[in-house]
Amino acid sequence: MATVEASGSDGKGQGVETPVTYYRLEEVAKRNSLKEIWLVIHGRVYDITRFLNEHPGGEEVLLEQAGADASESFEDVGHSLDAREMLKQYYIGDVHPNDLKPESDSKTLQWAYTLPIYSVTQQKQNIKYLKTLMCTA
Ligand code: HEM
Repeated sequence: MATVEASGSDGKGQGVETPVTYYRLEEVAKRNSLKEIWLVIHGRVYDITRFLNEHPGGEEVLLEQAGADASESFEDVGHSLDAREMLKQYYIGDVHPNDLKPESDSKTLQWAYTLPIYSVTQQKQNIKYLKTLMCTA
């Protein structure tokens, strides 16, 4: 795990900068049990341990994705905006840049436009991420 002051500040003190914690996928993969369950959705890491019993779609589907990248299954279900908003309660950090895989399907692009805004830094990262997708789509 690595915590860094997220870049994006121009040094003029604008915006609220939040440190981002980066997790390697191998760390995420270890959190795959009822005791502790993490998921990756679109490059972000979520600790959904306390959400397991509350998930309207049941805990089984979450357990199937435990410790892994659940972006595709999350999108396949067509989760509502409310569900996307809920994600931020469980957000703990980002996937380490070295472990990021490019996502270029149209579902991801649709999703990217509905991203909740966590912070100014996150917003800048979203824009950067969108630009990457635009170039690889
Ligand atoms: C932390 C991540 C997740 C959150 C916050 C979340 C939240 C929700 C919410 C709020 C609903 C109710 C319907 C809606 O508002 O869209 C729902 C339904 C559902 N979710 Fe998730 N979900 C998550 C991850 C997943 C994953 C990874 C799967 C994998 C397959 C999944 C499968 C389902 C299914 C099957 C339903 C029921 C859909 C239906 O009955 O129409 N969810 N989820």
